[in-house]
Amino acid sequence: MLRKFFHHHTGKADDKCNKLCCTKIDGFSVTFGKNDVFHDVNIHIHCGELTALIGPNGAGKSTLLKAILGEIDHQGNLYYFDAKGKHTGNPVIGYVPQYLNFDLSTPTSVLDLFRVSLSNRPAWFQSKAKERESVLHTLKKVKAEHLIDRRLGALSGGELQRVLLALALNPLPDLLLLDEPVSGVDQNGLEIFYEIVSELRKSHDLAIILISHDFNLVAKHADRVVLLDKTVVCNGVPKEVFRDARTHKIFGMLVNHGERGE
Ligand SMILES: Nc1ncnc2c1ncn2[C@@H]1O[C@H](COP(=O)(O)OP(=O)(O)OP(=O)(O)O)[C@@H](O)[C@H]1O
Repeated sequence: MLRKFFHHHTGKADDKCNKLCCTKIDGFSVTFGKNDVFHDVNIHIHCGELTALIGPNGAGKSTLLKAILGEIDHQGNLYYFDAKGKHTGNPVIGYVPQYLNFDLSTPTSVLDLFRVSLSNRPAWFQSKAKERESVLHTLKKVKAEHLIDRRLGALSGGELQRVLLALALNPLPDLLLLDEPVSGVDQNGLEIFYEIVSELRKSHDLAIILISHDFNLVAKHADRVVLLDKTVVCNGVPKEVFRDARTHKIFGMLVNHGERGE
């Protein structure tokens, strides 16, 4: 079957990605039994760009991230093109889930969490002091060095999210998938999270997909917005998507330059 890919920058049919590196989500579909969650999803994700994924409840946003991760059965392919535009196989993917279930009374600290997650890496055979230094270095990227000895259960929702983000940066991924927490993080925590993510995109030239529910923060920080509802309904820069009649129809209210009028 011949399928045309539409590059979301130019709208032109385009098989390659024109920026330095790119992940192509190609013809993704997921069904659960008879439930068609989404079909024929085609998106190009470029490095150095923050792509916000929006859509109504149950639109399949989290499911799409899990399909990209290869955690659930799906149709379609994932292609990664390196800086030279060559197909280099699967991208290294970092993932921050919407929430983490754990026993709040656990004595596990942030440092312990890093130790457990990274212990199977050969490069991790190093002195305790060096290990601590490496973890601090990663935590610094998310402004969380001060949390290194904190118990996981004593972290606020926003702090935990930043620690998980730091874990997802180790090793530095080609594609970073973030599922914005819908509860447990206050507005201030959410703003800090977006600022850090936005900064990381520039400093590490990261390709990021962020599931977002806060349209103001999307309008402020995202480079691209993809509106998902059974398939990709709308794809463009934030202003375009928030002005689009299809966006207004789906959310059934005023969405103006990122103002969510629910
Ligand atoms: N494991 C599963 N088995 C069956 N159905 C599922 C499963 N996971 C998700 N679904 C269904 O798939 C649809 C999409 O769910 P998903 O969580 O991806 O939506 P979402 O866009 O992330 O929603 P929200 O914004 O509410 O988090 C929903 O109808 C959901 O009930």
